[in-house]
Amino acid sequence: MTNPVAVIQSVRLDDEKDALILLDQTVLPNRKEYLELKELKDIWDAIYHLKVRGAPAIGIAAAYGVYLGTKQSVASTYEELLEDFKKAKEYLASSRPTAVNLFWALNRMEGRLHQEADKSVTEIKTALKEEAELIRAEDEKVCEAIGEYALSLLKPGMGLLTHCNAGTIATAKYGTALAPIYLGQVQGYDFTVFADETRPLLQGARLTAWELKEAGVDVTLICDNMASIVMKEGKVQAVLVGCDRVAANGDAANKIGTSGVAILAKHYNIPFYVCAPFSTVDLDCHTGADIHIELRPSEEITTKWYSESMAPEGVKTYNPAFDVTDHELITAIVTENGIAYPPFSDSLARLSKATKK
Ligand SMILES: CSC[C@@H](O)[C@@H](O)C(=O)COP(=O)(O)O
Repeated sequence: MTNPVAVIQSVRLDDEKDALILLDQTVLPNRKEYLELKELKDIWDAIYHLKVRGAPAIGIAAAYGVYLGTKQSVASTYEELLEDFKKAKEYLASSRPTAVNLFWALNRMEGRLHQEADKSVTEIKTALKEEAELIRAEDEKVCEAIGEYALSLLKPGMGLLTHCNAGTIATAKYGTALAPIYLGQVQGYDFTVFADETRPLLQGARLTAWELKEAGVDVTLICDNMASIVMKEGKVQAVLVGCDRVAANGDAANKIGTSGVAILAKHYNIPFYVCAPFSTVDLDCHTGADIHIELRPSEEITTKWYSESMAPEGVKTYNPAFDVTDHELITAIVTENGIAYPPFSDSLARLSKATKK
């Protein structure tokens, strides 16, 4: 058994080959294939088609992507290079709208570019590479810190439920919602974990159940509509989920279905924890109503997993990829800077000041 936390890097740069190396998350768990992407168009496609997915991993991929796009530029002045950088940045920013980490990472890369304005084009390119590597390395530390804080909320032997995949492959390492599970496993916490399959793209079944099983965690796969019964049967003592964007008031956008799980958790009096790095907190979004929810193609619901269509041809579909969990349903938001409790507008603002970068 190989522990994926120890060995898997879902996003990395191969600078010698001028390539972004991605673990293709669309073919897991049946195949472990790595993609070598050199063109911005291919990186955009990989983000859009969820070959790389999970808010922090998307941010890291975009940082490497905008570096590679700028590296290819033949610009000889800062101004020309900035123009090429901006084109690449704008293009990658159009790939997916909800996870703020994508925009956070691209803006951070632009900030570094501006800082290096008085340097040569070659030096600026090197600085962009450094910044992208830093974003990846920091995410690993951030996820470990989230894992430690979240673990302090849990007790050995607990039953946990998670939705979608906020694991090691969705980040640089450890994951967000799965980080305390991995850290707890090393310390003998013996958690039992229920993974919602997470329709329509099955991140829970294909990715979370796979990662946890590979790591030797006691994981049970359930369909999304079984969360209520396992809660009612007393099998779940805490819910842990990741997040794509947290608004200033604590409303949190995550994979479609998350808000339903939060409503169930409230009904059964089970704590509901959102685990997110500060790169996912968007204080410019006042409430969840300001968060842009991605709509995805019908085929993901009607045909994707079937040999023939499971819906009448031409039926209307509605396929929002995320929903917003109301802050009133959230027990705490666990960040790398500490645990935010309600009222979140105060606690998030206070903890955000501890962010170094
Ligand atoms: C640590 S990743 C947290 C979130 O990004 C995750 O829970 C999620 O909703 C991902 O959605 P996806 O559409 O698979 O990118």
